[in-house]
Amino acid sequence: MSASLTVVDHPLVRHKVALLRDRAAAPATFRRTMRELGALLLYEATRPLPLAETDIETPLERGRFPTLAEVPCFVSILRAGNGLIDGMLDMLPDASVGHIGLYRDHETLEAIEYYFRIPDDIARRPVLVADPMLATGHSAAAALSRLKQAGARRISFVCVLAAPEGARRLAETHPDVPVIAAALDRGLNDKGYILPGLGDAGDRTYGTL
Ligand SMILES: O=P(O)(O)OC[C@H]1O[C@H](OP(=O)(O)OP(=O)(O)O)[C@H](O)[C@@H]1O
Ligand SMILES: O=c1cc[nH]c(=O)[nH]1
Ligand SMILES: [Mg+2]
Repeated sequence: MSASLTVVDHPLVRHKVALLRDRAAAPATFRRTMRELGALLLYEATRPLPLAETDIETPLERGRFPTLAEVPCFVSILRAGNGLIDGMLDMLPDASVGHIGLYRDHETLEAIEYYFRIPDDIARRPVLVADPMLATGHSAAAALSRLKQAGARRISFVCVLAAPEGARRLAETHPDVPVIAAALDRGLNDKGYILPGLGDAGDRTYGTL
């Protein structure tokens, strides 16, 4: 697998992923857990970000303390990416957010784009792309190509479940993009669903099953 794939091996993350997998989880539980995972995965995804010393006055004295040197830009792959972005925004509410609308053609499994709106200054910011599911990798690879065309340079990809097929595709097509996943699953079924997986993340988030 790609050297740039990080599978977050933390008991709390593993616990939350197991809750998402449960077919009995209602959309409200699913959304809340996805949001929590957005915050937990952001913790790992922001590890390489540079810090800058900032003047801060505590109640007792002045000092210089490290804060993030740049506020990142988040990019949601619609629809399901929004579930993770909510938790990422809980942690970094000043981040700007771009949206890329993509859905999978159910026959070819190719990604079809229907929306693209990103902040103008994307080239100057670290970019964190969020989509809970990395299955064949077509959607993620297409989103990353579009963002690079638009000038994005320092990009990471955050997902909940990665299939080996998707992780391989990203390592081949975008070897410069680190991938942070909460779990690496076994593979894909003949319809391109991740196994053991959690089902269709967009449908489970928004109750459109
Ligand atoms: O790696 P891939 O094989 O491309 O599959 C992953 C994509 O499939 C899901 O989106 P979907 O197409 O179901 O759209 P939705 O979020 O609107 O339901 C998921 O959220 C990813 O975007
Ligand atoms: O298992 C999968 C694969 C792609 N998209 C999903 O939402 N789930
Ligand atoms: Mg879907």
